[in-house]
Amino acid sequence: MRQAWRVADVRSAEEALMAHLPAGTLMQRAAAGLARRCALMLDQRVYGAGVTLLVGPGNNGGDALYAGAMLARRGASVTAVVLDPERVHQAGLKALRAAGGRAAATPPATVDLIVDGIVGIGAKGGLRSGAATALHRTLERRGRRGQRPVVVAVDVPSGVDVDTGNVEGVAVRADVTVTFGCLKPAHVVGPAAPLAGELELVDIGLRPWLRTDPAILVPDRADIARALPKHGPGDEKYTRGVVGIATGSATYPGAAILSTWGALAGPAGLVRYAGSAREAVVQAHPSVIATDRLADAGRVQAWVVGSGLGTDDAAATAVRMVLATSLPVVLDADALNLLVDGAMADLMRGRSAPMVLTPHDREFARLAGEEPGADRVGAALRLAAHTNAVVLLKGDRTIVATPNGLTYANPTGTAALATGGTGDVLAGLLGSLLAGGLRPEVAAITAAYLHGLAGREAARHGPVTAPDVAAALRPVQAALTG
Ligand SMILES: NC(=O)C1=CN([C@@H]2O[C@H](COP(=O)(O)OP(=O)(O)OC[C@H]3O[C@@H](n4cnc5c(N)ncnc54)[C@H](O)[C@@H]3O)[C@@H](O)[C@H]2O)[C@@H](O)CC1
Ligand SMILES: [K+]
Repeated sequence: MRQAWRVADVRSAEEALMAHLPAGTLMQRAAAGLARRCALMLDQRVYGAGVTLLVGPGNNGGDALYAGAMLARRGASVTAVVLDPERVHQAGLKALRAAGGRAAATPPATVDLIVDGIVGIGAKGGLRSGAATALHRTLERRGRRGQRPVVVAVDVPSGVDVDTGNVEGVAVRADVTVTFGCLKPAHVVGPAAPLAGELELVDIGLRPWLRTDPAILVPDRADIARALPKHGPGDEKYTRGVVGIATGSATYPGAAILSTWGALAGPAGLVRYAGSAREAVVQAHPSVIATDRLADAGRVQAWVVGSGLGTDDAAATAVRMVLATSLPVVLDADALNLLVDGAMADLMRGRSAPMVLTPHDREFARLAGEEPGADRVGAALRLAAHTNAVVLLKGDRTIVATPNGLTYANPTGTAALATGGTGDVLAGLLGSLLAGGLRPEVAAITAAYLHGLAGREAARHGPVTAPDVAAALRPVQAALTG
């Protein structure tokens, strides 16, 4: 599991570590890691390469200057565009000059590599106008072979809000971000996350000094493979868990078919369907046991309720019945809209069995009374605490927040999933994982991860539809656990 810490925690850890080291050691470690990655981005053809450093007023600029000095010593032509000459890291600038680099007001004609040392964890707000102008001007330059310059961000892409991953105004879009000591929230959540490009974490010895809990957990393939239930020869359909699906309607049978499809792709041994799309579901998925009424559904270990259900009295009854059980429940789409009703909220608060809400931004706003806003993690945590449910807030980097303050971010998101019906597939899969016995937050992040992988897999073959995503769920799990 990768972990991200907030700026205040990074600062405390850095202070504690620095007290044990000669001055400047950390910056040297950071710069060495940064220079190594820059050389890699130049295919090790450092000699004669045009490197432009965008240098802000703080230590982030210092990192860039020292790394620039290391590259200059290897024969690169290094130019520092210093944005605030009065506050520039003087020792760093001296080191760059001593190594043969130079400072200039504007970028040179040839730029193979841009090092973004404008701001790091000391940043406030989007890039200021001088920095934005220098950035745009440098981005217009071309490299030795006429190619677009590669952009390496120091610590974080400048212009992002480091603690929330929000982006207001101009920010750097990096090919690679070389970060130090630990990941920060902007690397893994919000619109900032994709701006970081590929992440490289340089060990500067900080980890043992990070004494607080990380703000965000990010699973990798191994975590997800471990979380998935393993089936053995002793298993049969009931021991693997039975998931109940109460979604869709005669008017919207598609939602029922898709959520059932998602459920069939999960670990549960049996899928039951209850609702007015019964005939369509059985036709699409003959292995599903279907009834018209929820009361006749039979035993299940988890329920999925919501999508395509509508918001009429019958839908409200279905949500109430499911909430009245002592089983884990996924509440999706229409069910979320029904929850806005105060009586439903009381029902939820009274439950001890797990619940997972799966809102997108508009559903979130209706439920919480406000948009997720700039701090998506904070907003998801507040809604989770308020509803006593795990909240899976959909987005490019889907967030899973628990009532007791844990946050996960999904790294596999893809724009390919932004198409009708994929949410239904996700809800079904999530229900299947709950029925399979996973803790709700683990089920939620696992579902988001697999769903993202399936979206990416489906996108390899052209434009993606929800059935493509559902169909890709099994192969991506096989590849993961195989
Ligand atoms: N503290 C440490 O021990 C280490 C820090 N390192 C580097 O130091 C960085 C933090 O350095 P600083 O604390 O000096 O802070 P920064 O270098 O991030 O920012 C410094 C200054 O930039 C200005 N600024 C803020 N927002 C701006 C904006 N939007 N546009 C333009 N200017 C803005 C402010 O005047 C601020 O004080 C880290 O990100 C990392 O790169 C590394 O050298 C590793 C060790
Ligand atoms: K930066």
